[in-house]
Amino acid sequence: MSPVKDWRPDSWRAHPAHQQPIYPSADAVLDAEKILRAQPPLVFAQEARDLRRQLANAAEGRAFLLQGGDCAETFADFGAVRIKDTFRVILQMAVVLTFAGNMPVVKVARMAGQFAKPRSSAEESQGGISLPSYRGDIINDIGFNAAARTPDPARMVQAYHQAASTLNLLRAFAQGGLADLHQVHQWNLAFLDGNPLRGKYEQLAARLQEALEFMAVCGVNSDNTPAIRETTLYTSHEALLLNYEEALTRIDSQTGDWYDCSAHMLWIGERTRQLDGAHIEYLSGVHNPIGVKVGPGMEGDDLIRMIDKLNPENAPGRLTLITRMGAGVLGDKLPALARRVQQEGRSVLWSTDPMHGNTVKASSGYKTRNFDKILQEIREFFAVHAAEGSHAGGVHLEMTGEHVTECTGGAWEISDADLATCYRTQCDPRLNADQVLELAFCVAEMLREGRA
Ligand SMILES: O=C[C@H](O)[C@H](O)COP(=O)(O)O
Ligand SMILES: C=C(OP(=O)(O)O)C(=O)O
Repeated sequence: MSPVKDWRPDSWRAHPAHQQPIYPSADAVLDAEKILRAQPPLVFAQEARDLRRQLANAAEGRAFLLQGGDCAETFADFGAVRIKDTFRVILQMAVVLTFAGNMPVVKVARMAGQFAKPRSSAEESQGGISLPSYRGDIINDIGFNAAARTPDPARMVQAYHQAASTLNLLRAFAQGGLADLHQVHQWNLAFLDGNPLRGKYEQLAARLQEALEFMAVCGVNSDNTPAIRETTLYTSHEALLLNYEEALTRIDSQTGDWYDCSAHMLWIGERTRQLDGAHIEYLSGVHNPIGVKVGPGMEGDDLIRMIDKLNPENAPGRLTLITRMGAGVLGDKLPALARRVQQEGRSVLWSTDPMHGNTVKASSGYKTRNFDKILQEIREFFAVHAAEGSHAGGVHLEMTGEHVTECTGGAWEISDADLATCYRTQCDPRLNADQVLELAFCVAEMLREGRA
């Protein structure tokens, strides 16, 4: 990718920037940015290039992208157990998908930086009082009082340190034995009790066990084969808070190119993808692989213009389009977009976020999403790409390794009334450990059918 003319890490400042906090003190913002600029990068540019190469394979149907993690990381819920649980379930899902799809799965976590949230409304009202909405711990606090909701730029520095510690642990888990295939496939199959698909799931688990035993007999084991013992888990988050992203933008000494060193992959949200907006401007100049959310309002001409702005050289692996339209809507809207992108010869990786178009308010008052709707949107995504001859290349999930009750349905049939049992998210509902593993088995079936 050649340098974008006139682009600088701060050139976004001349463009309209949506969903940004209004900080009370400009000096405090400058102080926080100065501290961040002096910190080491969180990722290395070569890693981002490696990820781009792997995403290029996924765009061409030779790999599958699994991207998932928290809706929003928080300062209060920061801890090794949480990180480990989510790491483990991502790996378990990846094993299921790799085995069924017979292709590499590129693992990208929504972790180590997923702190900022765009909101539908700038204000929240409770009991006749209106305050600024909670926008994620990197910006303000969820407590409903004026002090908590006032954006504080020092939070960017705290988020950076939490991201650094999270990434450090993820790297240790990935290289230090926790990713060993022999461990990973000891998944918790409790969710299968009473599940009509139980037979299929057990078959897959048994075949994987056999494959590992066969390899062991042939002398291929964790001691002599790093691919069995280790893995690579990349990081990603929504590049929403541009002060933070700009302060972590660095020139790569090997290539002279700019990289956003806050994560390997960054994406632009549905609410901030205006063509002349600050977020598109910022991400057009960094060389990381990037994603853009594509909602039901996207038109073909706008999509092509956006692709050309973000990936003018049409390089495979640079751009992932993450559709998030809703079950029943995606099946109608996606065919025209997929066809248009193909006709125009643009190289993109198509991934599906089946979460954000399926959010509803439960009768109990909680924001939730239903497992069957999530699954339906994924099925529609696979069906459209099969019909159009393009590749259904990935899934993007809000999920956790914890046993929360935030999304309804799944094998345990979580109901509206159950949501209160363990509803911990600070923004949107996540699939829990059982639900995502069950979902992985369903997606594995779709991959296997595609292969057949
Ligand atoms: O995660 C995405 C958005 O931040 C979230 O869906 C917005 O939620 P809201 O509609 O409650 O603001
Ligand atoms: C805000 C998000 O999604 P979207 O931009 O698709 O609403 C998100 O993925 O956290």
